Amino acid sequence: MERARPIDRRRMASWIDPFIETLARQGWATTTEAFTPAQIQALYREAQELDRVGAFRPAAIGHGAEQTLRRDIRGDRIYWLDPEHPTPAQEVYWQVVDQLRRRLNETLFLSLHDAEAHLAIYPPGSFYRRHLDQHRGRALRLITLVLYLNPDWRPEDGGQLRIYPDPEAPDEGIDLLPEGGLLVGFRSDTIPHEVLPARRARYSLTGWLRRFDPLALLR
Ligand SMILES: O=C(O)CCC(=O)C(=O)O
Ligand SMILES: [Fe+2]
Repeated sequence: MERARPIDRRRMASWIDPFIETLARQGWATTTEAFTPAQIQALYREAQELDRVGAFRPAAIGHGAEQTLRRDIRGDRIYWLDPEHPTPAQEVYWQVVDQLRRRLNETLFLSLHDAEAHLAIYPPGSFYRRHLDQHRGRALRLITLVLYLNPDWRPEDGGQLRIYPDPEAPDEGIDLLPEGGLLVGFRSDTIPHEVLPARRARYSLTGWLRRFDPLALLR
């Protein structure tokens, strides 16, 4: 019988280069190959459990002292992951994000330094109005990565991610269904996007690849 080979972590996953090529060409890309159904299910269960124990907080808009709660703009609740203390399911997530970060640096000559990520739950009726992910005057976030966790999402469940990738046609949106296992990547600085009202609790894990923050040296 053939023995199972150990996983070679250095081997580049086959989806990464096409994903990066598409991202570079059109500003956004999708793949369903980054995580297995079991890995998605583990993250989904973890989010449900963290929510059950009250770990999620209403998401604010803006940064630092300018943060405010605006349910008319953004209605999700979030839980920031601690990259220093990952659970096994989160460890897999960070490995994929880091592999992607390194490969983006190699192939596009970027200097992506680290990542931040939060789980998000959009309760029925909630949404996130059109916005850019880069905070004003603080251009650290370069690439947004949204990973969806719900099994069996249907078009009638709403909650589509609507991206506006064409600056020539700024109101022409492309809708992506937040089906478990889908990973969407887009430029944080140039791609406006919104989350349409969800009719079912909508689970996701959103990460941002960031440049080095020189202010971190002063802290
Ligand atoms: O969940 C999504 O589809 C996108 C969320 C988003 O735009 C954000 O958290 O900034
Ligand atoms: Fe966003």
